[in-house]
Amino acid sequence: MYVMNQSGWLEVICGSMFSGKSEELIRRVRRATYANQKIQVFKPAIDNRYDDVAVVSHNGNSVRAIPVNSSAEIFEKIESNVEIVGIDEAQFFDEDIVYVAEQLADRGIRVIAAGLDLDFRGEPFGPMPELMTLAESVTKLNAICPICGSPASRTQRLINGQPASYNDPIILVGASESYEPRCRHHHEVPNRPTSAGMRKLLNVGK
Ligand SMILES: Nc1ncnc2c1ncn2[C@@H]1O[C@H](COP(=O)(O)OP(=O)(O)O)[C@@H](O)[C@H]1O
Ligand SMILES: Cc1cn([C@H]2C[C@H](O)[C@@H](COP(=O)(O)O)O2)c(=O)[nH]c1=O
Ligand SMILES: [Zn+2]
Repeated sequence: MYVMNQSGWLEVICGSMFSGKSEELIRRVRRATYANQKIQVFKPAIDNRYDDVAVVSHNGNSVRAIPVNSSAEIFEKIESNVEIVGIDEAQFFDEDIVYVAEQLADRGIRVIAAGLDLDFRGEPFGPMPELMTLAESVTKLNAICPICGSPASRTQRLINGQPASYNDPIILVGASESYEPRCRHHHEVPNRPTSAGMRKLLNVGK
């Protein structure tokens, strides 16, 4: 019989906004509470949309969370004998979140990090690519595109109902007043610069 004798690994839950990342994080954390496991959940303090001290999903489920201002603060606040560490909105953390997640997993903790894989431009968001690469398990979720009903892998930022420009700042905390999920075909990013690779493909000058 195969026996798991090593605990400690990294699970990443990623996808667009409204794809169910927070719901899935809450589900995994709740299941662990039934097993009487010791859990701590962290979130970046800047994400105070629904609650300062809870991870709250868009449909109202919640679990208590400790707000922190940096990855290092997670380290400082880890209690003894913790078995599971949840991290929501992982895209907002500084690059040290990768080291923190790895260290915790190496010490035998099950780390569950949820975050946006792509920003509103449709480009990799902060430390998420590295977390996804190092993780033992990656769950990629889709929402539903409200334009066509297809799986939505992207997040559309809307300013006064219009697609936000590529030149907008990356960070803008918000919910349905500023964002909706979209499939790749209905995701619009005005003023996106043409990449060198695309210029080569199209055989056009710089
Ligand atoms: N277009 C949509 N597609 C899917 N779910 C949506 C959509 N709009 C709103 N929702 C709601 O969002 C919930 C997921 O919320 P949440 O877990 O907070 O997502 P995330 O953390 O990925 O932003 C869904 O269960 C559903 O109730
Ligand atoms: C796409 C995008 C999102 N944000 C912000 C908006 C929300 O505050 C969070 C994502 O929350 P969710 O749990 O995934 O619904 O991120 C941002 O700052 N920049 C972006 O490009
Ligand atoms: Zn669509």
